[in-house]
Amino acid sequence: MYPFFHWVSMVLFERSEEIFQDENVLHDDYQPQSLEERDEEVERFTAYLQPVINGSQPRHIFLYGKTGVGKTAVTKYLLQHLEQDATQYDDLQVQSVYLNCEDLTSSYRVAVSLVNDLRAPDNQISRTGYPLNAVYDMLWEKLDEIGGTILIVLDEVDYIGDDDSILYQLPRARSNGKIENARIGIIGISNDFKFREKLDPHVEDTLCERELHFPPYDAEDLRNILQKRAELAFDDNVLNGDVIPLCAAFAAQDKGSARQGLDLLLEAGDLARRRSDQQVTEPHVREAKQLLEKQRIEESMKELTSHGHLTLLAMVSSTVSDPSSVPLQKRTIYEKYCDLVHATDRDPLGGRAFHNHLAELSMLGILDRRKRNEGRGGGIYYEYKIDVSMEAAISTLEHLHLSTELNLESLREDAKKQELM
Ligand SMILES: Nc1ncnc2c1ncn2[C@@H]1O[C@H](COP(=O)(O)OP(=O)(O)OP(=O)(O)O)[C@@H](O)[C@H]1O
Repeated sequence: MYPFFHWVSMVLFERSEEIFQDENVLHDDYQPQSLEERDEEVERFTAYLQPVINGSQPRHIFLYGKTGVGKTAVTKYLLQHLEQDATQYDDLQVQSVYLNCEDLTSSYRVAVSLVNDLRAPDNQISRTGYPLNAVYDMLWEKLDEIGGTILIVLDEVDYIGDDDSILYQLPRARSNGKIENARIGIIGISNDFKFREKLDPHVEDTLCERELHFPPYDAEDLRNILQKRAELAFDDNVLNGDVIPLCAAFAAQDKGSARQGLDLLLEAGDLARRRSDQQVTEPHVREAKQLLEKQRIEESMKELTSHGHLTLLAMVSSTVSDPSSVPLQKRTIYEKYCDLVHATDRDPLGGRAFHNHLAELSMLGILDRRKRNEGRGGGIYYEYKIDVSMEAAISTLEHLHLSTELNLESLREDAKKQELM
């Protein structure tokens, strides 16, 4: 044991100054001062918000598009400007409130959060114990007390689920006589394309009064977005010329998400820093991609049962034993799965339940599933292939308890021999 004075004099943490000038700029919660490649969306969104500046009833706006395509960033950017620009008119009072509904899976929880956000920091109410109508009354009272124009952003609004009365109540609060002094505008944001179809037609009519679709970014868009951030995030001359185009290309190939590109850039820089390298280079990006992919699969695999894990293992084993047979049909994967299940002293699931596991792995983006239609004779069937790197799939399986029951080391060796990793 070290004496105490030795222990305290040991330096464990020191500020590292290499590579990053300010890595926070690459974090998800950083609000960029300028937005690249979204001129058209910004222009339309600005037009939809114009009634606010004119002192009229705000439009209710619905934004949709896949994850990481700038819906939240553009909304926050425009609302910041709107609130600022409104201050030049004495007869205008504009306030916005932002709520992410990910943990707010009912109208009740959304209403409580709104009351608390609007009242903050005082008079907070507890999350349980009030009748819904009482919470709505508190909400109307507070909105009227604030008055003026209040824009309510409900991000990830689809999480509210079926219990969506608040989406009906809020836009109608003024016309139903619940409030007099305030004008409410709702900005709903979602990446669930089916959400709209599930809404009650009355809710859909008002909530989606104006709509804005955000398409995925292509590689060139992403290069520009990443370049702007990198100038603030990294020290001069630290990024090798290939790094941004490669991060942009990887993100564009996958989902076209700026978040994915930024995460890759951050992870690549972090790898270079941890190794005390002077520059961030292409190999750092490739390794960062594998690390992030592995983390993503590990996260999703945690939710699955051991049969889900064995289904992925069956997919990996079948691919490694005969790469030329990929994409694989359910029958081939199922046979391998049954062998593995017996080897681990379990009972195999029936065909239908097994099919559900394949569907779940496809939904998580771990497998790629394609429908084939062979006409009258062949019928319709699915084909599967692994949609993540072999390295990420095998190392995820190695981290699960399966690795002690089955010999995954030889699987890794065989995958290398087949040049799959
Ligand atoms: N056009 C852009 N210019 C600069 N940064 C951008 C742009 N689009 C997205 N970003 C950045 O990418 C990240 C993800 O963007 P954002 O959170 O706005 O995506 P989103 O569409 O709301 O995704 P989700 O639905 O998953 O919340 C953020 O760090 C954001 O600042």
